[in-house]
Amino acid sequence: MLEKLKTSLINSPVIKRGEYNYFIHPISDGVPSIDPHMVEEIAEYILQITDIKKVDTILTIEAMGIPVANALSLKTGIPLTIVRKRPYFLEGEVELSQSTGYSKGALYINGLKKGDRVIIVDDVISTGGTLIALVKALKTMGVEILDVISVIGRGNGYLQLKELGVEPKILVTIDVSEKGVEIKNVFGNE
Ligand SMILES: O=P(O)(O)OC[C@H]1O[C@H](OP(=O)(O)OP(=O)(O)O)[C@H](O)[C@@H]1O
Ligand code: HPA
Repeated sequence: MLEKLKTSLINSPVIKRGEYNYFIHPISDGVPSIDPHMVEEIAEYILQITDIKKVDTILTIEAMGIPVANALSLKTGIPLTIVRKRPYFLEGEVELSQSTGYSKGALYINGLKKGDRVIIVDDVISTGGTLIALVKALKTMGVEILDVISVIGRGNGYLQLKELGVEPKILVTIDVSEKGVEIKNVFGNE
């Protein structure tokens, strides 16, 4: 189960971004190159754990949610909506603030309206800053969130999402230290 993802995670280098131990992996960074078979493995797994038929659009966040979310879109024919890091000044655009363990910035939602049913797919949840801000904005917009899926999880950020009534599905949970990456859990194996 998710063998390519697990093996590559264990072999990920870790660097410092300020105080933050940052792992580098194809799915979360596009570095080194992304193995399409690994993306396929992840997309297949996600399709087993979510009810995709009810979804109007697959929602992801620039940049590194895109490879997996796009694979799901291609497999299902369901449109892809990308939350961008730059504004387009279109009517209905919603701005939110993103904060991660190593960066702060703005995100912009376009193309969604009240009543739309989405699943959110992202590459990593860590502090939860990104997904919490996104979930709050979508709730204010009246967008229905059917599932939140993160390929990789680290830290406790997901607990704050739970407080918002959202139970994220985290495919592989890891610990990251200066020594490297350790696998803690695989979704479905709890
Ligand atoms: O739980 P958090 O602490 O918020 O971290 C998770 C976020 O960090 C990364 O995004 P980043 O802004 O680095 O962008 P990228 O996808 O362009 O690399 C990742 O893609 C998540 O969106
Ligand atoms: O350590 C990380 N590596 C890659 N992407 C990330 N997004 C949040 N934390 C990380």
